[in-house]
Amino acid sequence: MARLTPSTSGGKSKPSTDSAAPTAEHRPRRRPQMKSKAAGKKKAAQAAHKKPKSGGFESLGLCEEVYRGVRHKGYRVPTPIQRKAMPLILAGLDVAAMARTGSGKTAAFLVPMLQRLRRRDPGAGIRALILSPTRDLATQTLKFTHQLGKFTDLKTGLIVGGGSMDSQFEVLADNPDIIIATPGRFVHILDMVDDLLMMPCRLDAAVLDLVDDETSGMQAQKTRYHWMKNKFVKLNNGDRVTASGKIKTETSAKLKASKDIYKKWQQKSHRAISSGGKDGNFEEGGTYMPGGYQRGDRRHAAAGRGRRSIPNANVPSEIRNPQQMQKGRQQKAMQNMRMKEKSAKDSKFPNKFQKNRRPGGSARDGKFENSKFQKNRRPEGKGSGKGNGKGFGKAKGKGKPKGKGTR
Ligand SMILES: Nc1ncnc2c1ncn2[C@@H]1O[C@H](COP(=O)(O)OP(=O)(O)OP(=O)(O)O)[C@@H](O)[C@H]1O
Repeated sequence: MARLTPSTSGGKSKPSTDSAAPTAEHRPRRRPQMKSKAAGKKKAAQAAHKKPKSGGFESLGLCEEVYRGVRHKGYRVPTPIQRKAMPLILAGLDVAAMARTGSGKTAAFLVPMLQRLRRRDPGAGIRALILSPTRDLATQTLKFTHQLGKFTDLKTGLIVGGGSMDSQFEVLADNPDIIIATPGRFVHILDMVDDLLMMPCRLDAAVLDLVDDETSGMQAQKTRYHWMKNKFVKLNNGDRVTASGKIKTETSAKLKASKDIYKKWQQKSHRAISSGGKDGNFEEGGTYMPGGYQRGDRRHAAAGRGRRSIPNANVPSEIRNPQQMQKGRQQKAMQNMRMKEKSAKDSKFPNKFQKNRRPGGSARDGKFENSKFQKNRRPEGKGSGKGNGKGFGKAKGKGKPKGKGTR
């Protein structure tokens, strides 16, 4: 007879027979609560000692304020260009980062820049300068800087065309840590105020954002003014998209442009290319090689290996392309079939190689006595009637059998 028993798990009742009903002894015992607490503690301890995921924001060693800003912005995992560029900028190297639009280049230079500046230092003057090709972009970068630097006390000033000059002088007089500017207005202000160049200044980072933007006049400004008439920072990098990193003051910070790489980038704009500064070298795939390539590396690069940014670069082509793989298989199968047909034909009509065959055939020496070919073989001597019976019995006189066995 079926009866309802209260379920131990969900509180729902379910029908069960008398015999199947769990008694007190057979009911599974719940784990003691102490044990689960201990397990929880153990898990927490494990999590605390867990190694930060390599390639994540955690592994960059960001300070609390900057890391909180990154989390607050909603970034959990760095984009590829960020993963490549951030450690290099943090290490103080000059970097040219090239990646398609919307790939996160802004944060790629902002996060390490904020990390390097960290705290407000009004006595140090401008420590970071970001030049953007357009007003809109400058405003957008300012917004990002405020969001990512929300938990830092760094001060950022905006100097763009169209704004009141007086208010922009005030911005500069306030000694902001970061200046975001459009090149035209910035140079104009520098021209007007000579002693601005005498301001205390320990520029740690300079960013040319979207420096390849021909329409915005970014290149023209740069060529004309050489960035503050060589007094401040001289940059010579007409072929860059975004340059970031530590720029040494005065003329020592020449970032050499690599025309070849730029051409490559133009052709394959989806690829990220980053570089080191004057001591470094470009390598497709964004790997910085301090001091340039080693001999082996160059060979490696020439062979087309080690390009980590190229998807599936190290995967055999047939695996990459299943259609190609299938086609290859079909071709192979066809070839095998043709070979089989040919060999079957040849066994009927001995070809020129039969000339060298031993009289009596290989079957004579018993080697292939039981082979499948032997099954259909005619008894010796009952061949075409033309030969002496020592050759291939199946020749049947069709064609002209050659070889010793048929003579
Ligand atoms: N790590 C990340 N995780 C999630 N979103 C991100 C990350 N990095 C950037 N983003 C978002 O991706 C969008 C595009 O980023 P961003 O504007 O920096 O790209 P960009 O490469 O600088 O583009 P452009 O070349 O047009 O200036 C933004 O909304 C940004 O907040």
